[in-house]
Amino acid sequence: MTEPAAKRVEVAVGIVLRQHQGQQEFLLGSRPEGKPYAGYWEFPGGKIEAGETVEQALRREFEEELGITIGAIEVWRVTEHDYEHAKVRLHWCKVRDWTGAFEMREGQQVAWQTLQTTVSPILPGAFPVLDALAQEQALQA
Ligand SMILES: Nc1nc2c([nH]c(=O)n2[C@@H]2O[C@H](COP(=O)(O)OP(=O)(O)OP(=O)(O)O)[C@@H](O)[C@H]2O)c(=O)[nH]1
Repeated sequence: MTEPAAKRVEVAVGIVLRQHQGQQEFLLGSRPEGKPYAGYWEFPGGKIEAGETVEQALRREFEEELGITIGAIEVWRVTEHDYEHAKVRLHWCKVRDWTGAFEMREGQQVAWQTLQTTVSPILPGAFPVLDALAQEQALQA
């Protein structure tokens, strides 16, 4: 007998971008204790709840996790990753505008990073988008 295929979990993820000292930086956060892959670094975001759009989910997650209100976003690309605990579909959104000051409401650490990341380990589901950001930056150079 075959197991029914696990339903893919839809996730909204934000690539928060800023220009700093002439370089583009993005924000990574550490996964809080009690979650699978606790301590791994990830882009902020979370699961899309029933009835939410990607943008609504991202806005809610950013308020819950980081205490900031995001402005317009650009839904950039979609990737999938299979973990032992879940199969996820990640909706990657670029976030360039927000209001409010960052508050780490889940006790997580955050760090602004360039493509030469200095934090580790990073959640494997984020690797394809780091590659995509690198490709984009190479094209712009
Ligand atoms: N936020 C985030 N999630 C990611 C990334 N890459 C990646 O594979 N994921 C996966 O997407 C899923 C996000 O779920 P989550 O557990 O962070 O979401 P949540 O905050 O809504 O959790 P909860 O409400 O269940 O506590 C996890 O399975 C996580 O492993 C990433 O860069 N950022």
